Amino acid sequence: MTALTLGDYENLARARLDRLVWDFCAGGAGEERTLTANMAAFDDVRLRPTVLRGASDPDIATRIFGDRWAAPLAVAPMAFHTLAHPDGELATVRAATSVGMPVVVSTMAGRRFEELVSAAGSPLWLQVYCFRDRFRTQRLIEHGERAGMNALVLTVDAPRLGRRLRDVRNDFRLPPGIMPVNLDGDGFSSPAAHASAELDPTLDWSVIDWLRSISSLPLLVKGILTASDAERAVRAGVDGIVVSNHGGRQLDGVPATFEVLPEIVAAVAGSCPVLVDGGIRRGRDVLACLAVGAAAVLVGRPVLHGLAVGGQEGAAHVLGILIEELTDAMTLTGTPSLADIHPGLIGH
Ligand SMILES: Cc1cc2nc3c(=O)[nH]c(=O)nc-3n(C[C@H](O)[C@H](O)[C@H](O)COP(=O)(O)O)c2cc1C
Ligand SMILES: CCCCCCC(=O)C(=O)O
Repeated sequence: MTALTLGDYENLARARLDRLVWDFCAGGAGEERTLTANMAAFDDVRLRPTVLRGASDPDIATRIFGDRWAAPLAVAPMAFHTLAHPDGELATVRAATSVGMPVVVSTMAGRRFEELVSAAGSPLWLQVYCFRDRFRTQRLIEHGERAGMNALVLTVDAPRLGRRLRDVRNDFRLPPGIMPVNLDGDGFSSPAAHASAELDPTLDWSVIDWLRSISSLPLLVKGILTASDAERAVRAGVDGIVVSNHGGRQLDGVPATFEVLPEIVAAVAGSCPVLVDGGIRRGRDVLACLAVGAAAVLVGRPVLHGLAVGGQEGAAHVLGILIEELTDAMTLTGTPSLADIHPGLIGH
């Protein structure tokens, strides 16, 4: 079968990956209501095209923190791309570079920061998990900064890992050789045990000042779901916000990200870029997020599907499909540039 959509890639990847690895990547917390809701929110969107607008060749390039992105799209931080393909994040970074897209590299990446930065032609941001041991976190950030990462993305929705029932039932352990190679001295094979032993469950807003004291990189917070937290983040002086429910993997029952995106964009009122992730599987989903005010979107699991199916080439094809579908949706809604995207494109 020739894969034409991200859904095709998902089906192919499911057939290739070990079932326990598949469950770890695909699964969500609890009954997976939020996981399902993320995608359902986009299914309910109806676009309202305008005609005769001469939008045959839409300009989809954008700038974030002064860097040019070929499209308002980046790869979301995900642990252990090496679960999907032995080249792991190296293949992802090469794939993203081939289409001019940034990658947010997880604290739990399976390949070294240095090799990722040398392979990258687009920005790389470092996702940060804050550990109970602050010096460990500091070493991670200094390592990322030294290697050449361009921004920090602090994940704020994971004082502990969500209750992922598939992994509990499977007693999921990382296969031999899969490890967070940028962290010193780690002997864990269970992500859940690792998280409960090491993530700082007492984290509060003072962490922003602490991060500012150790790094001058732009700082985003990932995992915001309410207007009041978005306002709090702006007051704390962050450079960007990622509206995220961790792909439905943390607290089941929280809203779909697309549902809360408008209220967060309104609360932030242009103070900093608002990005969003969760359930984005088509170019028109990207368009919908931009229409309600997102500066860009992050794509998670589909990248792992591309890797599982065809390594670097598969991941590049997945990202290329999204770009092509976004361009197509813009042409067909009569939207010649990103600046022409507006909330009126969405109907109910
Ligand atoms: C296998 C997997 C690993 C993930 N690891 C991380 C991580 O290390 N740090 C993080 O902030 N988010 C992590 N996430 C959450 C993603 O960054 C993102 O929020 C989510 O996957 C977006 O939803 P989508 O997969 O529906 O696109 C992970 C998600 C998956 C599926
Ligand atoms: C401290 C170990 C956490 C690894 C889990 C990665 C992750 O965020 C996920 O959603 O899975």
